[in-house]
Amino acid sequence: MAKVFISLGSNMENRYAFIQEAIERLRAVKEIDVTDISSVYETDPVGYVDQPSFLNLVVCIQTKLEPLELLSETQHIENHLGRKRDIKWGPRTIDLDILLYDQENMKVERLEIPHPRMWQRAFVIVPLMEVAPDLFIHSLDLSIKDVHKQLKDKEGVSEWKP
Ligand SMILES: Nc1ncnc2c1ncn2[C@@H]1O[C@H](COP(=O)(O)OP(=O)(O)OP(=O)(O)O)[C@@H](O)[C@H]1O
Ligand SMILES: Nc1nc2c(c(=O)[nH]1)N=C(CO)CN2
Repeated sequence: MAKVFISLGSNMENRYAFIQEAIERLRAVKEIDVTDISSVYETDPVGYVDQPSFLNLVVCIQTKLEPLELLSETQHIENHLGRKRDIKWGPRTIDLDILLYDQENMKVERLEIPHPRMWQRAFVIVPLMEVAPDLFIHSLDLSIKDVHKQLKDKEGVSEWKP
């Protein structure tokens, strides 16, 4: 079984409903066990800024699926939930990005793991820190909690409550 971290984001229509539905569809895949779900964060758009704010979170799963098989499942969920790709980095009903797959390093046309932009994105790092604290800095004077708070306050990331 592989341990995988997936980032989810939505900034169209009922964002929270799309996120809930995407998680339920992940759960419905028999080779996927959703083991941890971060808080949901309201985040300022990054990259393409002329769009509504996002809801972002990160989930941890255990899976027997190989990376490309998992990508097919996540893209299946995106398509089912009406994902359009009219504008690069533009508005989306739902987006699922595979961040980490065990200690896998791969780059093929359809898939690069670790996700190439994950470490630049507070909307990824802050929720990821919740579900994978051991991934982060091991020799900080600050506690992970302090780093987490600093990141949230600084990077247009605020905790969102349904
Ligand atoms: N780690 C990954 N997770 C998900 N898709 C990936 C990954 N690496 C490469 N891809 C490829 O990226 C393509 C574009 O994905 P998408 O349109 O969701 O990009 P995006 O989420 O808007 O932008 P970004 O990749 O910067 O988050 C997909 O068709 C997929 O094949
Ligand atoms: N806040 C935020 N900004 C983004 C996001 C996202 O999920 N959240 N996704 C992008 C492309 O994947 C580009 N910009």
